[in-house]
Parts: sequence; structure tokens; C-alpha cells
Amino acid sequence: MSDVANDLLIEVKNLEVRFPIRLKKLFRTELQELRAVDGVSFDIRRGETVGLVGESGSGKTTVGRAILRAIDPTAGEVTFHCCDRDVDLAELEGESLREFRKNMNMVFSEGSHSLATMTSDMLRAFRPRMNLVFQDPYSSLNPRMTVRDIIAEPLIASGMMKSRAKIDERVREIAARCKLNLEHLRRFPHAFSGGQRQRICIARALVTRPDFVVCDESVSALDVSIQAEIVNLLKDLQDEMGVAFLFIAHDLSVVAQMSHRVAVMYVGKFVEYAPTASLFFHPRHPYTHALLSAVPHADPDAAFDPIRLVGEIPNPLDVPSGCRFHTRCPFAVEACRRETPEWREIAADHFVSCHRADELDFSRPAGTASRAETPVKAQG
Ligand SMILES: Nc1ncnc2c1ncn2[C@@H]1O[C@H](COP(=O)(O)OP(=O)(O)OP(=O)(O)O)[C@@H](O)[C@H]1O
Repeated sequence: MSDVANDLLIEVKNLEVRFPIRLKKLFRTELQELRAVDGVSFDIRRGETVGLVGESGSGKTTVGRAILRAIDPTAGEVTFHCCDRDVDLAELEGESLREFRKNMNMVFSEGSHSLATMTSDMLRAFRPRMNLVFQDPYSSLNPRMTVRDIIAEPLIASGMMKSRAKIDERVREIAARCKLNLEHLRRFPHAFSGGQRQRICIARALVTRPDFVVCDESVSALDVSIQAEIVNLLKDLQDEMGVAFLFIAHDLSVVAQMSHRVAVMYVGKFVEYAPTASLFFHPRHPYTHALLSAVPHADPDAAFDPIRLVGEIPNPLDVPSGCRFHTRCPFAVEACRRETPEWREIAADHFVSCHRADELDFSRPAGTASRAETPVKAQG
């Protein structure tokens, strides 16, 4: 890997997101806190894809949105290393935060400005660096706007470009890279298939040349063959532009193709984070092993003991003591019920939180192609 590959873009430290929940009891309403994200720490390097997997309700979307400040973190730090300054997104508030949310883009501090005190004009002057691609390409496009206007919107909203000619040039350029043609730009979203709509969403997300994009289940609603096209498109665009992705998905095989590193989340916490090959072929957490056991292996006779997940993911309002996975873990011992396992580096760049990670071996033979061995491409 090049130096650039190890260049940190985002550092997340002890991120917490709690939602206030009103529970109706017989004669009263009780206010409780739902810990959707409960102390997550990880980093994302420039130009890499980090896959984020876990069952529904584990907190994946909330992590992505908290990093983008689309929702407020309750605690923790999200540091965005940009230009030659580091910016703590948790500092954003007031007008700065409103501006940030309006554009759904990241802005930058320069010199010693606090983001909280920057005026909107100053904020607009900074290059937008973050964006989001949603799951549903049908509801995330305004049906009354042409494709040209949809793709141009982030450039205009951020004030990044003012001249119509320049905007049109940039829209045509990114549309061509996303394999949309000039004729498409004059049409409205209803004229397009799911795959083409997702290309429009990707063009809109990348038109400002962001450093970081969250793809939240962005290929899940598409047919398998179209999924492959979109995954290849995202990889090509990443190689060209050096953008980093947080790729949230249920489908582990798509995550393997797309990601350089993968994080596994369970009831608000990361349980494992490792380079894709390490995670897929040498998982150290029983939950990761269980998720992978559900994926058909290239060699059906390959020798490893699959385990099946039984029961439901626990309610985040009633989190199990100790290791949160112990209620469903076939390997749980007394310590798992009592003590929270520490988050530790068990091998190079391979993090896990399991009391028994040193004794359990879930290795399986390498079989399926993954992006694991592909280094993050250096950007010139
Ligand atoms: N705005 C909100 N208010 C209250 N609870 C919320 C809110 N958003 C999410 N939650 C809860 O937080 C937990 C994590 O939700 P989140 O959507 O982040 O999970 P997820 O892993 O992305 O799930 P999925 O794969 O189904 O999208 C869930 O229990 C969810 O019900």
C-alpha cells in the first residue's frame, strides 16, 4: 500500500447516538434513551471503502448519518482530516450546522476559525466534501426536476460554481462518467429504470468531487446484475477520484467485492473491524462467523463449522449485560455474561471485542474473490 493509502481521512472516537423514546405505560408515559450507537471508534482512510454490516437495527445507518452530521451525535468525536487542518464535526452548531445540513456536504475550517463562528458566506466558500447515496433511487429523486438540475443542485446549493456554462460542463462530465448520456440530462426521473436512477444519484453525490460518501444500502433494491454494474461503477469512480466510501449493506458478498476493510456491528457496537480478507477468511468474532455462515461458500465441501443465528437481535432499550451477543452465542461462558469485552487489536489492523477470540478459530479456506488484496489506489 502507498503512503496515500494510509492517509487518514476520518477518525471516529467513542461515537454515541441516543434517541429519546416515549414509552406508554398504563397510567403514564416514560422517557427512555435508546442507544442506537454506543461507543464506536474506527477510522477511514483516503480513497478506501469501509463496508459496514450487521442485522437490521444494529445502528449502521445511524453511524453513517452521525458522521455526516445529518443527526446529532450525543457524544464522541468525528474528526475530518482535510486540507492541512483537522476539523471536529462535533463543533458544528447553529448557522454552521444548518448550512452544512442544507448542502449535506462537509465544509472546512481554514486558519483558526471555529466552524461554529463562521458565517454562511464563509462556509459556502469551502468546497463541499461529503455526501450520501440513499437506498431507494425512486424516492430520493425529485420527480419535478430534470436530471440535469438534480445533478447540478449540490454545485448550486453550495455555491461552488456560479457560471451556468461551468455547471453544465461539470454535470456533463460526471454524467458521462456515470454512463448517462446527454439525452438523459433533459429527462425527468420517472423515465429511468432503478439502475439508471441510482447512476443519477451517484452522479449527484459525486458532482462536487467529495472526499467521502456514505452509500446506505445503495445497491440493495436493485437486481443482482444491476448491482454488479453499480458496484463496478463505484469502484471505477473511486479509482479515478480517490473518494472514500462508507458502504452500508446487508449482502456480504457485495460488501466483499466493494470493501477494503469491513466493520461488523451488533446492537450499537462494533464487534469486529478488519481488512476484508482477514474478516472473511479469518473471522475472530462468533457473530461475524454466524453472518458469514449464512453466505454460500464457493466450495460447499470446505471444512469449517457454520453456526446459525437463532433468535432476534436484542432490543436496544434492553441491552444484555456483558457481551451483548452472549444471549445468542453458542460459545458464551460466564465471563461473557458479566463483563463487557474490550475492543482490542488481535492481529495487524484486525480489531475485535470477544473474550474468547484467542481460543476460537473460525478460519475458512479462501474461495470467493474479494477486494481484500486490492490496495487503495494512490491519488496524484
Ligand atoms: N430517529 C430515531 N428515533 C428513535 N429511534 C431510532 C431513530 N433512528 C433509528 N432508531 C433506532 O436505532 C436503532 C438503530 O437503527 P439504524 O437504522 O441505525 O439501524 P440499521 O442497522 O441501519 O438498520 P437497517 O439495516 O434496518 O437500516 C434501531 O433500534 C432503530 O429503531
